Amino acid sequence: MEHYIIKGGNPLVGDVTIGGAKNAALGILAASIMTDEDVLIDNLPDVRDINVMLEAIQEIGASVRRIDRHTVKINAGNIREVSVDDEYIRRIRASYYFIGALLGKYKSAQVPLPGGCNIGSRPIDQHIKGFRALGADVQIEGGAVIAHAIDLVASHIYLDVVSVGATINIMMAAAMAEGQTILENAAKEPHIVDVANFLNSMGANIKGAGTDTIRIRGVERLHGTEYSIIPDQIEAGTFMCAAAATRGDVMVKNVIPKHLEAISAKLTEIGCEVIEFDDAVRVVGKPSQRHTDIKTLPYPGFPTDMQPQMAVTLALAKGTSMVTESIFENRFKYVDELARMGSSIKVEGNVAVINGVEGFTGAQVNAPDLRAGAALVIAGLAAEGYTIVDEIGYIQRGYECFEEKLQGLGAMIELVDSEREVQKFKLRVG
Ligand SMILES: CC(=O)N[C@H]1[C@@H](OP(=O)(O)OP(=O)(O)OC[C@H]2O[C@@H](n3ccc(=O)[nH]c3=O)[C@H](O)[C@@H]2O)O[C@H](CO)[C@@H](O)[C@@H]1O
Ligand SMILES: C=C(OP(=O)(O)O)C(=O)O
Repeated sequence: MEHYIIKGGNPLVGDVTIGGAKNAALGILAASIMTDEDVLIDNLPDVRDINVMLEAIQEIGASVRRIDRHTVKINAGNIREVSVDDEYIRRIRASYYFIGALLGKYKSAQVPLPGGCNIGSRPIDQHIKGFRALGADVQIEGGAVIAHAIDLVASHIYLDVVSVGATINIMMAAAMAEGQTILENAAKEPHIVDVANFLNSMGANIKGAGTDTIRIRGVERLHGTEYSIIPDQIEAGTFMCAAAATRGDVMVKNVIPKHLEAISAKLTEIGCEVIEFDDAVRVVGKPSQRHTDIKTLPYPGFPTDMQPQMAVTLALAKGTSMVTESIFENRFKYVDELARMGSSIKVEGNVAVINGVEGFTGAQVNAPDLRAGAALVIAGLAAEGYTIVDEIGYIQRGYECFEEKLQGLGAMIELVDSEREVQKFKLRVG
């Protein structure tokens, strides 16, 4: 089990380069099995969830060749089965993208249900509604989604809730259905546009991704492609908050500033300086940062994946901030951990009332999930003294070389790979 040991209290300063977007890559990897030809994917983040998806693609018979750390060549011409399952794939939410991809290409799929996860339940009723509207028979049996169709036929589908997963999944299945599907009340996240662009580069005919109405004219076959994944909006936002919380000065490079607008706007509101360049954003933290309110919403609203990192930043700002989580019911698990470091936060239902404090003091804390874990690292970097973050496997699901990138900004953070190392460290510092 790995842990981070952090000596906090110094501002982060310097440049950091952002990698490819995990949440776009997960959809794109699933979609890559929809052609028999070679697909070359570049700017793929080297993180745990992506590696689980790549292993699952290999398991069903596709070939996966790593060209370098961030580039893979996939050929799914020899897929043996339309059933995806292993103990790892069951643990990641994005496994459900195989339903849309396999159903679109092979008109048949069997994939384990993603089930609940640490941040809340992950229902897929809207995905199923979409597949059924396209003519598939979909059943849940033995914890798996089993979908079959003789032919997929285009449909007019209205999503009852704005869902990123359902939008991507329906887009994939409809890309190979007969006729034009109209998907209304679609989600508009940058990763949806990226998956649509990827499918279009394979010969799909998808228009309107990034708006709430997507038109998908089905095609008979998709061909090979070469594609580079967009930069990760959430990794970028995490470093922006780390700069703000430590009162640092960080140039976050290789980003699409438009995707960061909600985050930049909130950091500006609390008094940070945020300067946008063509493909970079510089965040300069200020001693006098103040409160603001946040409500997580589908894009272009404030992203739920940035809620914990921003909450930590607000917990170190003057005044009272209200943070409303409207997407996932269980995304405040870091609050009890942060209390050990001296924060003052009260959770009532889906609202966290944050009373800003002057500073945190280091403590041993447990990462309860991916973004909450990243938020606790930010807290440790801003705190006086030493912080130990346990369960960092969650953080590694979505951040590549997190500690190395932070070290590049002057952070004193070290990864240790056993409880014994943690005990040794504790004895050393007393
Ligand atoms: C809208 C939103 O912010 N989506 C986030 C969500 O995507 P993800 O695709 O996981 O979740 P959805 O966008 O599908 O879910 C949005 C909301 O709709 C509900 N829902 C979803 C599908 C369904 O069939 N039925 C249903 O009721 C969910 O419970 C949730 O409250 O988590 C990802 C990882 O944290 C983020 O990158 C996405 O930005
Ligand atoms: C929770 C996240 O990922 P996933 O939806 O894949 O679990 C995330 O990216 O913040």
